[in-house]
Amino acid sequence: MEVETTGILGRWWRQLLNGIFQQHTTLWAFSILLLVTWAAWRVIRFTLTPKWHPEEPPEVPYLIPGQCRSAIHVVTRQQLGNIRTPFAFTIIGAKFYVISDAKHAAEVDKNTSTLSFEEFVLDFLRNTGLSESAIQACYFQKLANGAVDFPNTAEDPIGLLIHQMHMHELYPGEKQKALVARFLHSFNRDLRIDQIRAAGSPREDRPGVKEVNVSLYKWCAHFFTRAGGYAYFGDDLSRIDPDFADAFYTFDELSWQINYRIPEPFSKDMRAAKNHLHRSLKKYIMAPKSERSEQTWLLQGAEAGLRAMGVQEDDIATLFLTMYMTINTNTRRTTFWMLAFLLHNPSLIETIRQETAQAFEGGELVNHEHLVDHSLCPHLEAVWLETLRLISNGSAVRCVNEDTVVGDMLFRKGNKVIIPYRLLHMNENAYQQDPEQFIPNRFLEKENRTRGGYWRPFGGGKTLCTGRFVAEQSIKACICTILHRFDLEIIGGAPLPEGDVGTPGLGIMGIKAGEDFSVKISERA
Ligand code: HEM
Repeated sequence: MEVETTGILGRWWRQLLNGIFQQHTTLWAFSILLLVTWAAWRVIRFTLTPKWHPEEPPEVPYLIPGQCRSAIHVVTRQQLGNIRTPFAFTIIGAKFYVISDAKHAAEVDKNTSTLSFEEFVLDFLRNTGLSESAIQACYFQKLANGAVDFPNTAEDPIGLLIHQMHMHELYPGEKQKALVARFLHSFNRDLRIDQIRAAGSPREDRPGVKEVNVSLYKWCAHFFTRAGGYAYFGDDLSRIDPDFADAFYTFDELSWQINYRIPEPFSKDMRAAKNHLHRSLKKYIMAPKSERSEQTWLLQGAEAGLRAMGVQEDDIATLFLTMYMTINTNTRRTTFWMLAFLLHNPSLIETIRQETAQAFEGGELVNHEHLVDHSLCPHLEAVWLETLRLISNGSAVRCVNEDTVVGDMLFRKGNKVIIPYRLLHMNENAYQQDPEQFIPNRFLEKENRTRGGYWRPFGGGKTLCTGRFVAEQSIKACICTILHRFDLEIIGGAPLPEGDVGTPGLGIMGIKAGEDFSVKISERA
């Protein structure tokens, strides 16, 4: 075969290719064979198989592992339109059925007999560093009733009991009130210009000048993580390690590397920060009880139960680190995004100040329940709902343990089901007007918080977020405290940051590198 090309470069190529193919006819034949095989495989797998098995979700071609969630979104929109039937894709040999309809998501939520999630929890804990003996003690061995200050007549393992205890603390009641009060105490303490100055870069350091510049994303991480830490550990943990909240930020931004098992040479920063946090938590756990009397009821009970099961301090520290992530990651990011959207829609700031004014006296929050009363603060509520809709990037995952029908499609045993929240949140039937845009009014017009099951930033079914009430109360409280105490101004006209849709996470997306922006904060007269 002769290869035809023109020009100097063309002649050079021609000589090279002719040389290769004349001398390597076998290579040429092999390349064609490979191409034909690949084309045949593609036609059989993605065109013929769906025709032969119409009862199973059609598989979409998907070749880029890694950027999984954004790819799901793009693939769906470009190749299938605004579809609602489940479809499938395969990554590294594992087949996933993707749910894009709220009705099917509700079916998955309800099905606890043939669909399960426990494997993913255990995988996450193993990847985070929990030892095999601790996994056994926490999830496969009975805990005697009476070992902790919580009824356990079924003798559930301590891992399950911690989940129930956490729910008991986070659901409405006296324990929840005490927890929320701690968040409020921490915000009240840290949201002062002098405290912010310590965390940001001072604009004017002259006495009497009450303003400071901060990088918004980092600042929100700083004060929110301190509040989450204080709510659970009191001041004891930050006394042991004053840098804990800031080390957590470094770790948390890279913590997706844990689940993707990124090898050590490429995840050194994450590992160093994780080791720092682990050492501090271990030191905390080993300190005498008298030096850590401020911990919550949950942490006391969890530690007592874990020790009763012989779980070692290293593993208790790992478990406490996962709790710290659960409390802080999604909340600090949501706080940032809510403020960022408000700063880019300044008319809403005044509206929210007005409807929340009764909850404040001279910049002090005196009635935080006012803020979560949706009828008194409809705009605050609409901004909360719309922000979460736009920034949610998590997915629910389940294993198919037996052949299962969802909708009218057959999900085969051994595969996995995934419900990417973003896919539901961008559904054009549920959110007709520009689903990609920030339009909080869409939630004012229709009195239906979940939009027929399409709004689910907190997941659903058995893994529905148990912290959603505390999250709403604490985030609305800190946002409104900021708005009542300070005026905020974007420095240099920075645009709304781009969300990091491609980096996998467990809930709320972060921002792309270099997208943080500076804000001038000044005390209101
Ligand atoms: C805006 C803030 C938050 C968001 C968006 C959020 C979202 C989520 C999501 C998506 C899940 C997993 C659902 C699934 O796998 O289907 C989850 C689970 C959980 N969240 Fe949250 N969360 C937030 C705040 C919090 C807070 C503040 C706490 C505790 C103080 C908390 C405690 C939990 C717990 C304990 C679980 C595990 C539930 C389980 O699998 O048993 N969350 N959250």
